[in-house]
Parts: sequence; structure tokens; C-alpha cells
Amino acid sequence: MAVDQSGVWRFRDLLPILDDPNRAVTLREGNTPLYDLPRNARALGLDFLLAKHQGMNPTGSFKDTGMTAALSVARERGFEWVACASTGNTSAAMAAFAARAGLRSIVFIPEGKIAWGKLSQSMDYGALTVQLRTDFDGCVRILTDLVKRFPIYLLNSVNPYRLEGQKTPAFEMAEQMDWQVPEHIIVPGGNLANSAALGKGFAEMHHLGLINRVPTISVIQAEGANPLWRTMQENDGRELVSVTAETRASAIRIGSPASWQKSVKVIRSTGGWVEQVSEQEIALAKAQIGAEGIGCEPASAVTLAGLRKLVAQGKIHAEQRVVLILTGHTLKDSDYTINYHRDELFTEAERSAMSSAEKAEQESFRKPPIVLDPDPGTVLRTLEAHMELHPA
Ligand SMILES: Cc1ncc(COP(=O)(O)O)c(C=O)c1O
Ligand SMILES: N[C@@H](CCOP(=O)(O)O)C(=O)O
Repeated sequence: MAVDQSGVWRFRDLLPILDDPNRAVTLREGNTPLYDLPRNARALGLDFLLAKHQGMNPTGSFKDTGMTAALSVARERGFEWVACASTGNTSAAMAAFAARAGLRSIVFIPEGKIAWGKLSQSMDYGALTVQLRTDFDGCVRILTDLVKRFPIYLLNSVNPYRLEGQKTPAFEMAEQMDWQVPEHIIVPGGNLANSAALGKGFAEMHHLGLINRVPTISVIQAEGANPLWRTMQENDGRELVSVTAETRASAIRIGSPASWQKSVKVIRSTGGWVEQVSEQEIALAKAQIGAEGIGCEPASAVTLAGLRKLVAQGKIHAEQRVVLILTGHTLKDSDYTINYHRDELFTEAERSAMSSAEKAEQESFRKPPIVLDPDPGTVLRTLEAHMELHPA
């Protein structure tokens, strides 16, 4: 049965949200790989570093696990239209699952502020795509008003069924690690539902006696989109400090996260931390993940950059097992990757603010393409210089 092939619905006993789970709308989501990152582990002085690659879902991000759940509820309840505001991944997932179910979908995205790969997905899957001249938070305001006026089912993560689906990667992770959960989980923070959902998943397993403790869950944000970090710094998580968000990690360019309270609860109850990382740190971490043959989108790379800080602060120790949640596929934002490797990502001001050690570290990961005339002599000489390779 299709639902048995889904990494979400095979856990349907822990997901009591549909009258008939066999009628779930599924694209065989979930069942994502848990990779080891031995070179990055070594570089950080850790014995054990893993990456749960949620970018290996059907539409290339973790949103599929939540969308299969909430979209299935929309269909069961008889909705014809579904909608979301998005920085690109929620919209891609919603458009795909809606198309699969035969429902109509409306996407609100901030114009010029999402990666092309993601924009192309909502068009490919047939959504009504509306680009608003505002940011993500502005899109949310318009959508909130719209769903009050029309019978449209809201599929952002304020929808509780999204979290039900998004808790299941915690189950998979425990299963993949023989129920010996890691000491630390590191999650990128945007609208903050993912950290909340994973926390719920681990708490439920603990409650059922499937695991003997819950991992520490830490959330990492970009410095330019850091409302949770500021909320923790300025008032210890009591009142949200909204920001005007700006980061090249466009998926997490969010200034007023909806699920901040749930996320704070998870961080507190698991003993986790909130860190922020710079644009340079994100870019370097993305290249370091790519160099292990894994790859991810910029928003996912904040996890490795944040881990580096937590290790340096002595909060995570060599013998503790760490799992990074890689939320999106590297092909989601190939412009970012190409600009990085061509050294066209940073402004002059950003470049001159870097120390020579930082510049050298970035440089050691850059692999810009080489453009050559098809002259055998030139090609051979260039390859010799790059590969230290000599003719036999
Ligand atoms: C690739 C990617 N990573 C991380 C996030 C952040 O997840 P959350 O909004 O659940 O905090 C998002 C979306 O916000 C995303 O699209
Ligand atoms: N990164 C998200 C932002 C919206 O988050 P959601 O989980 O509340 O839908 C996106 O891809 O749009």
C-alpha cells in the first residue's frame, strides 16, 4: 500500500489525524538518509557527526513531511482551495501535494526574494503563484486576511497537522540509530515549526518508553534574521523580538516567526541553545557540507556553522553524538552555490571585513569552473597545473 512506503504514514499509529489514513495524499515522502560527515567531525574534534538529509524528500525539503499530513486533512474535510505564504519550500511542497490530490493551490511569495528553483516548482506543480512586493512577513499578513474571508485551507505551519507530519523524522532518526538517540540535534530556525515538531516527536517517543531520554535540541539562525536569538538574549524567551529580516539564506529570511513559543519550550525543556551565524559562516559551512558529497541549501548550512560555535564555547563535547538537520537540497538554490564558488557572493565591504585566515579558509573550499579554448595543449597544461598530473 502507498502509505506503507511513506516515511510519515508508516508511523500512522502515532499520527491519529485522518479518519482513514489509507487515503492519505502521499508522494512517498520521508525515509530520508542519515549520512555521516567524517571530515567535518574531524575538523571539529568530534567523534561522531551525522546529517539527517531532509532535502532528499520528493520536493527537496523537509516541508513534505508536514504537507502530506495537513494536505490530507484538507482533502478529507472537503476543501477545494489551499494556500500558504512562503519563502519557497512550503510553497513547492504545498503545490505538489495539492496537485497530487486534485486540489487548487494559491502561493504568496515575496517578489525577488526566493530562490528560482523553488519558484519554478510552484509553477511546475500548477499553483496560482502570487509574487507580492513585500517580505515573507508581509505575505503572511495578506494571507491571514484572505483565509478569514474565503473557504481556503491554510497550510503554513500554524496548521497543527503540519507539525504532526514534521515530528516523524524524529521517529525515523531514532529507528536509524537503533533507538539510541544522539546527545544533540541542531536545527535551522525560520518560522520555528521544525524545532517544535522534532521536539514533539522525541517527547512522544520518550513518553511511550521507546527511547530513554530526549536529545538536546538547539536552534541556529542567520545573524540578519535572528528574532529567536534576540528574544532569548533580550528577555529570556518571554516576548518575541521581531526583526526586519535580511539574509542570503532566503528560506529563513523571517522576522516574526509563528511558532516561537513552541520552539522556546522545546529548547528549554531539552536544555538546548540558540545561536546566530554570519553570512560568511553560512557560506563556508555550506561548502564544507558540499565537499563531503552531501550538499544542502544555505538555510540548512547554518546547522554546521552553529555547531562550530557551540563546540568552541565548550557546550558540545568530543564524545557526544550530534545530528544536523539538513532541511533542503543543494539544487534548490544553485545561484547561491555558483556565486560562492566564483567568489561573487560577498560585497567588497564583507570581503574586507574578513581576516586573512577567514579568507584563506573560504578560498580552500572554492572550486570555480575553468573556461578554456578547446586546444589540447592548453587543456593539458591547465590540468597539469591544477592536478599535478603528468602524462604517462
Ligand atoms: C530549507 C529550510 N530550512 C529551514 C527552515 C526553517 O524551518 P522552520 O520555519 O520550521 O523554522 C525553512 C523554512 O522556514 C526552510 O525552508
Ligand atoms: N521556510 C518556509 C517559511 C514558511 O514556513 P512554514 O513552515 O510556516 O510554512 C517556507 O519554505 O516557506
